[in-house]
Amino acid sequence: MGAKPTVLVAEKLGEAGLEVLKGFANVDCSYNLTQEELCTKISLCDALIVRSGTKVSREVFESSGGRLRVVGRAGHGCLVVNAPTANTVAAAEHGIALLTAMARNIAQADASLKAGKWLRSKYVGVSLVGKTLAVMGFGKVGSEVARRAKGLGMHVIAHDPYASADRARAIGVDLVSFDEAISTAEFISLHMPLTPSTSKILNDEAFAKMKTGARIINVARGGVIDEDALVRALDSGKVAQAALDVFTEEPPAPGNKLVLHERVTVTPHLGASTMEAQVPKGELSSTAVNAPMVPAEVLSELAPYVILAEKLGRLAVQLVSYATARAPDDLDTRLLRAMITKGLIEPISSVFINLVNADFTAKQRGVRIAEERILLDGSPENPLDYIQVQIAHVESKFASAMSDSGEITVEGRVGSFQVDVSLEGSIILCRQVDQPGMIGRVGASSASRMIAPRKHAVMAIGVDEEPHPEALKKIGEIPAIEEFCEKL
Ligand SMILES: NC(=O)c1ccc[n+]([C@@H]2O[C@H](COP(=O)([O-])OP(=O)(O)OC[C@H]3O[C@@H](n4cnc5c(N)ncnc54)[C@H](O)[C@@H]3O)[C@@H](O)[C@H]2O)c1
Ligand SMILES: O=C(O)[C@H](O)COP(=O)(O)O
Repeated sequence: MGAKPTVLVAEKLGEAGLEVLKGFANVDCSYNLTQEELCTKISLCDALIVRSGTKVSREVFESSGGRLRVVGRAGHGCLVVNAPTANTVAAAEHGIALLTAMARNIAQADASLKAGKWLRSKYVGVSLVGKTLAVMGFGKVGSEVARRAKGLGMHVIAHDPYASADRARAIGVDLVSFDEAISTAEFISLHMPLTPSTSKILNDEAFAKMKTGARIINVARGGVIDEDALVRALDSGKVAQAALDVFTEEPPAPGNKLVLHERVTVTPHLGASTMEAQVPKGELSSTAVNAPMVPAEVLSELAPYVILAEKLGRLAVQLVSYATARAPDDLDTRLLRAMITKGLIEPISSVFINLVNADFTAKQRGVRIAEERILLDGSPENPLDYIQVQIAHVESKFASAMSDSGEITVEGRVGSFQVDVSLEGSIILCRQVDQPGMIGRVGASSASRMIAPRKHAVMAIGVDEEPHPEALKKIGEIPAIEEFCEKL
């Protein structure tokens, strides 16, 4: 990079973070750029730092003309500063602040007193002690909220299909089903990522299952709530109050009914906004910048296996076997292990996995990946013949794929290979009654074009883009489809 690199800081960072950058780079702090302005500026920058408000689209990368080397996402694992937990406590504390403020009408009472009123009986609150809090999403933020709520004397339950019961038990929290969580809690706090399966997870149907007078807290992502349904639930009295830090559209449009609602407490996405969460911390950067990097020649040799490793990881892994004719010291598998972790964790989490933070994140989530080599005879010219991953004791989205002992084994090769399904693009797996016309019916339900359909009792369809949730719902509704798995 010649002399000093130029770093574009596109969203507000703490002063201490900026000082660190200024020590070695020309720092351009330009906030609130339009996509067009960002695309123009980016061609003059070596690095870009963003927070949640900036989308670094394909267009931005293309406009960089090859100069951009690093994109740093403050608050997540990234190559500049690896701070995967830096805003966890800040977000958890904000969740608790919203919970307590909502229960005691702090924001409303404050506004009314400032307007010259003294309304002691209007703002009678509700107590927290002994009440049940359902933590929806028991990840980094959710578990910290649970810990703090227990300190307030609340009974805490959690719903998270991917969390370990042991980790929950250690905090004194019971993991329960979605329905049990939302139907038994007086307070429901959302802490899951926004994914196709969590989008609008609190909808009319979910609100109907809640106790009358339930209270909702959201410091996760606005899109996990169907906001129109929440307005209806508030107006009907089903939901007594809500406290929201995040919105489907940010900033919300003027006149947004939730923002203006008397029984809703709102903050403008302040979850991560504490002084402490913005300050770079020495102990965390050691997990990042000092992490061993994979040399360029290893990267290029393993490139074809990288996508395969990620796809295989999406099935969750306990044992990875690399079948190779190479000697152990001639095959560096760290990149592949990182991609398997990425495939495993990213679809269910808000964490962005890369080579730097993969092992750290896997360990943090209690995922242990054992590796072994299957030594093959033959030419060591190709680094790998195949990769096999094996998982045990899990609930599979696609139970037909499991052996009697509850294990799933998947194997993949790169190049001209014999596999039942090519792990490229998105794949829909369906177990069906074997009858004519099924591929057509499933195809008609999918908005994407099909590539290389196969017809078996188990059908795998490669589609050229991630299937739309509506399309998947329609597939699930076809009577002959007994079971299907949305994606690999
Ligand atoms: N308001 C803010 O400023 C702020 C700050 C930090 C994080 N966040 C948001 O908070 C959320 C949680 O962040 P985190 O760092 O704890 O992420 P995390 O990845 O550590 O935890 C998310 C958890 O949600 C679980 N999950 C996935 N799908 C689920 C489902 N369908 N039902 C229930 N649980 C499900 C995952 O298994 C995981 O344990 C994310 O949406 C993140 O973007 C907001
Ligand atoms: O995604 C996140 O880390 C949080 O929502 C915080 O976003 P911010 O860094 O834009 O405040």
